[in-house]
Amino acid sequence: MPGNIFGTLFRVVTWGESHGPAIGAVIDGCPPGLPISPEVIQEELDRRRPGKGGVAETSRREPDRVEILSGTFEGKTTGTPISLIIWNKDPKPGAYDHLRDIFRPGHGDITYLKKYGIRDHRGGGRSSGRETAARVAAGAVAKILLKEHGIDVMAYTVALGGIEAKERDLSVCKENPFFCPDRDAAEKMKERVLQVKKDGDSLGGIVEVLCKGVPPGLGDPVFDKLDADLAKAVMSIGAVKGVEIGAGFKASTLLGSENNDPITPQGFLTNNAGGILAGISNGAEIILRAAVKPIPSIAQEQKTIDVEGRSTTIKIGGRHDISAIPRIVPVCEAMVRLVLADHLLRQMVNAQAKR
Ligand SMILES: Cc1cc2nc3c(=O)[nH]c(=O)nc-3n(C[C@H](O)[C@H](O)[C@H](O)COP(=O)(O)O)c2cc1C
Ligand SMILES: C=C(O[C@@H]1CC(C(=O)O)=C[C@@H](OP(=O)(O)O)[C@H]1O)C(=O)O
Repeated sequence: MPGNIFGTLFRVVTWGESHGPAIGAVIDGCPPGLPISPEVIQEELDRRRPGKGGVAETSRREPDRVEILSGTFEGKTTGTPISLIIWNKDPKPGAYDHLRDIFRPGHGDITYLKKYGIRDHRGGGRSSGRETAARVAAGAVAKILLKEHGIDVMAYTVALGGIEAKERDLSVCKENPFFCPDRDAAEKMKERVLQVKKDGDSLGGIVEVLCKGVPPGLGDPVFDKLDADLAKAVMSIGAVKGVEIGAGFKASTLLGSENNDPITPQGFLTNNAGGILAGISNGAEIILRAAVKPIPSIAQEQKTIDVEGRSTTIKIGGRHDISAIPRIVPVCEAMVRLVLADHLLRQMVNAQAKR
């Protein structure tokens, strides 16, 4: 059945449920000879893993230690499928017993059951944000490939709970709990999260992804347009409800004379296109933003129904994030890297065929 394989040449499958024994990813199509170790993958996973005590974050404590089961030899990729496993260490499925027959508003409970007729209700099962750990592990492998080609991808928080970052000082991201490039905004974000936490509610926000060193020529003019593939990849992350590239929605309000990026022998004078023109990278920085919805599992009373369709109410306790931000930041990076790795390999095949 379609829907589970991501990519065409750099292909990824993730597997596992939030409260099952483990989760993981299989990557097929990674070129041989790339330097790889559990430590480089771990670095990425540590940025996403839950239970580090962040203000907006779930108290579920997962070490998220990755093991490489295949596809490498003496510290290098072999060109064969790379299998990565992360054991679930702190699932506590009992916390979901009372939710077995009730649908949480905003989560995937109701649609999953309608589709499959069977549902692992524990922790959201396959629809859990936990699945994104496997994406981050796979994205770390793509990062190694992209690094060899001088491509660098970085994501950061530009809004949380309606508070917007005015600055883009990327050097301050690591100093604050939200990975935000604006110190003052980060302070306000913290206050907002603490207030909303007290109210038993949750928050959404916006993540920006900046890609440097992407050569011109990645993507296709129709269908597998680079912007289309990036949008799909980022939108495939749970809780992402919108993606814009470059000027994005604002482009609809601009005049053509304002929106066009003038071309000079030295390059483009502006970057409203966000690094992609007619589906193909133009050599400028690729800039993408993802709108993240508030976490659905909240402590306030909400109307819902049970599996028999009877009206009831629900108040959700347990260990939930107040916002998917900031843990979703490395996930956005990973998904963008997977798309760029795939299109880079496609362009390399294309270049060979042209000779
Ligand atoms: C990193 C991350 C952490 C999340 N944490 C939670 C959580 O603690 N509780 C919750 O109910 N949803 C959480 N979510 C959101 C759900 O996974 C998401 O609402 C669900 O997948 C449905 O999203 P959709 O409507 O965008 O497809 C998280 C999502 C991500 C990406
Ligand atoms: C486990 C992770 O996040 C989980 C994502 C999640 C959800 O519904 O998406 C709900 C919570 O699960 P639980 O109730 O089992 O603690 C989060 O902790 C993770 O990101 O690794």
